[in-house]
Amino acid sequence: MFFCARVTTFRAFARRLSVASRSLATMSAGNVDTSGIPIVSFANSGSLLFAQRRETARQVVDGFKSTGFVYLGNHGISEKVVQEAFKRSDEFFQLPFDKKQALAWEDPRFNRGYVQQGRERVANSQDEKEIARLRASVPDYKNMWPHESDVPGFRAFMLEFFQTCHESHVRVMRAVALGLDLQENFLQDKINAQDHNLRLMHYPAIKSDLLHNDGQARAGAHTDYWTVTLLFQDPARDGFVGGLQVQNPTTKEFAPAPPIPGTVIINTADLLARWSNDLFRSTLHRVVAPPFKLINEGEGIIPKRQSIAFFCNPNFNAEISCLPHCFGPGNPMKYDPVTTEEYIVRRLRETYL
Ligand SMILES: O=C(O)CCC(=O)C(=O)O
Ligand SMILES: [Fe+2]
Repeated sequence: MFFCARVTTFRAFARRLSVASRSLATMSAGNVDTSGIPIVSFANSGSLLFAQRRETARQVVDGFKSTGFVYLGNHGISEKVVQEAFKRSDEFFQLPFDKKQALAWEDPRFNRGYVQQGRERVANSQDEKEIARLRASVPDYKNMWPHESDVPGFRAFMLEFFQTCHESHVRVMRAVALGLDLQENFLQDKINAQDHNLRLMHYPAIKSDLLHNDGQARAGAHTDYWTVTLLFQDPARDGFVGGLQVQNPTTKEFAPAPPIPGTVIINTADLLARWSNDLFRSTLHRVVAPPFKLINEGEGIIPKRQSIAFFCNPNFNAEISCLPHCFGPGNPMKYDPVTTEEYIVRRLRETYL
């Protein structure tokens, strides 16, 4: 489990502990401008009709190729469950600092725990081989959970939520395979170990002038490291919306990707881009102040924000080498094979102090 307080996060390293076009029954973009990010309904992703599954898969793959982002509706995780996840996440972040700090993120081998504000994005110098050696010598990964009495039901709920997100991710990866004209289960044996991270994020309320100063962002521009991220954003409430912005690959400008009820944002990350020989984009995104007119200007305070990200990894021991149909004459393989673990540990090592 991974908690982050940029953000404060808690990452549940729950490693086993842990279309039909736009006819969307349970979601609506209304007047929301999605800045070119396609909205895809997953309603037909499990259809008995191959043609329907393939059409859905193509829409997902088109989104990953063009913007690296899609809003996915009918994704199989109920709104009630998502709301409960936000509520329980909030309960965790209400805990006194020392209870959270007792769960502090320790090292990239485990990649879970509480990350207090300011700790992220600072390089350190741990040795990669040493990390791999230590990891191999630790048979069972240490689990980090708050005391049951501090947040009753938190652990059981998050474990179940993790499982639900894993299952949605499997459906997305089936669509990826099918959208590349591969067998739907082509990736199955590389994505079934549940080596993912569930990350709960809490962006504290902040004085608006601080967040509007140049260079100040709630989360600086970055790409994600793994295959895909499932991102749930705090829905608009109390005159406050989102703050997530996604870079337009053509103009390079950042544009808002506001929450749309009933959808989850799915974005392609670096390892899937690499796996696909850069057919899929891993797009820069960041979190900034929400649109100013929506803030309580009287008090000059930007309210807190929550988000929940499910970072999906292939199995840690899986070899990631260029997928079929992603290379060919005139399009050579760009990257050497790498295991998920080598790749992810290296990236995380560069991220945290
Ligand atoms: O909080 C958000 O909406 C985005 C967070 C994010 O991009 C990340 O944690 O990688
Ligand atoms: Fe991200």
